[in-house]
Amino acid sequence: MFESLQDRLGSILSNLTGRGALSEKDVSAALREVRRALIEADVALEVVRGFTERVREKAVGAEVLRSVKPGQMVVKIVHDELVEMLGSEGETIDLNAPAPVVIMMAGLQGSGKTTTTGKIAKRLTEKQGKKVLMASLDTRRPAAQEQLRQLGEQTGIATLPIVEGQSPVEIAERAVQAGRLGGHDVVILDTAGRTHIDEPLMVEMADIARASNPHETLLVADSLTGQDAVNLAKSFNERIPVTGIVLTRMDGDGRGGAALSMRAVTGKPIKLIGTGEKMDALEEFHPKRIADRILGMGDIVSLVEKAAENIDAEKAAAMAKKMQEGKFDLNDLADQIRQMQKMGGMGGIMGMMPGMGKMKDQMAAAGLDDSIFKRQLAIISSMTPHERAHPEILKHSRKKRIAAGSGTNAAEINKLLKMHRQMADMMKAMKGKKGGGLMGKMMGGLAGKMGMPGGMGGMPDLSKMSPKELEALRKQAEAAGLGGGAGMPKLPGLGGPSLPGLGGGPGLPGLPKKK
Ligand SMILES: Nc1nc2c(ncn2[C@@H]2O[C@H](COP(=O)(O)OP(=O)(O)OP(=O)(O)O)[C@@H](O)[C@H]2O)c(=O)[nH]1
Repeated sequence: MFESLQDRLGSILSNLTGRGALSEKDVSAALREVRRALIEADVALEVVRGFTERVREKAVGAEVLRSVKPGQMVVKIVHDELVEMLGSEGETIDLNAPAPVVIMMAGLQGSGKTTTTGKIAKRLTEKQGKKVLMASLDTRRPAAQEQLRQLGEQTGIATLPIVEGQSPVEIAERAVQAGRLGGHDVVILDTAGRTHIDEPLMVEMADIARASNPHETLLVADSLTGQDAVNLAKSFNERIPVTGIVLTRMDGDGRGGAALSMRAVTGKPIKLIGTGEKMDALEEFHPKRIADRILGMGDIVSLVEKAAENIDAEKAAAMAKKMQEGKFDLNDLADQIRQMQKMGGMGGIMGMMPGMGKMKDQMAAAGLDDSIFKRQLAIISSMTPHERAHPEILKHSRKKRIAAGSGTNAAEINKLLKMHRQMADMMKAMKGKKGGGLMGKMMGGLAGKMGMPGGMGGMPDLSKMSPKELEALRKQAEAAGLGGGAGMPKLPGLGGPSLPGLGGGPGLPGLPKKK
């Protein structure tokens, strides 16, 4: 799988990495090739389009890290987008429900449903010590139930005794009951396949799902069928609550399009992949590993990651200097917010601070989550470079345009601008003051201790702050839209001033020096 894509992408991108400076034209030309390669690999057109667009956006806007060639940046961006497209790491069968947990298998005839049923049962038995019962609901093909019975014998896993004349729904109900009485942890229902999707099949699936209430409904799709597999998954997903996808025959020489588009088109995770006919040829799906394999440029990716870490540290120093000069525009604010996101958002940062766990819960309860950062970044990136550098020119009509561009509203934009103004004012006030009073304290090097790239400005020690300082911090948090919300206690000094600065790196604006 992926061999041809691997070759194509490899040569397109290594052409790029070989060069010195990289123009937008170079990037566009390379992306045209990437696009062609993905289409040839049978990746869904809509997915290809979105993919290359996102890569272009990031590549053109990316600041090239020193010590890294522009082309290497592009490799890293393509890699990250591939991972994103493939889905999140660690998706696997979820058994977190009262026993017996029902897993319903669905898919076309010959997709590998029965084989996969056996593989999953064996895996859950051997790796997780589960007691599993398998049942075939295929009443159309006489040999189907017998096939599963034999598979059970071969693997030593229990199968539901065959009773002639029962309907699929009756078998499903009997299986769940037998699972309960027999003390099974898991019951796997292998439903009947068809050569194609038709209405009776969908009705049958829905009926079985209603009768057995599956915790997982896994769609088995043959990865060799490429886009057909993806379309199939889409149709199934519209009718029955699919929770995950198993792609079989990943050991074959397919072009990989199904694997690459499945997540993006269906929104459902690929939970497992079949990699052979043998009963243990079943693997978890690791997006990062697959992306590494497709690109085959792991060394460049890690090189860029390293460089990005260094640059974070440099940025921190540059930001500190800017602050000391009293300069702080919306680009700087965006940097702050990104830094904050990198550190795991509010949750990540508060989790690191002793005693903040509770506040994290309270914030979650008040509906304050990291989406605020995404919206703030969307606002800033909908501005022109000139607007970012000179936010004071933002009047009604510009705000209207930005709101439309970022999917936000004028009130949110005003809030962001107010927050920025307060931060900038504070920096101006600090100008010239050596050490920056409180800021000096805040900038203490927690970064090193935590191994955070880019210097997470040390958090202020709340217990040593005067009431005035605490009040100032609280106001900042409020201005950032993070204080005083429903159910939010007026907690002193929610971390750094203005949440994007919450411990957020160098740009912690600091507070006026205590008199
Ligand atoms: N190479 C390879 N072969 C597979 C894989 N999964 C299943 N097969 C083979 O595909 C064939 C069909 O598999 P089945 O499990 O019988 O398919 P099914 O979907 O249950 O088919 P019906 O019972 O007819 O609906 C068998 O020969 C399997 O050995 C896989 O991941 N790789």
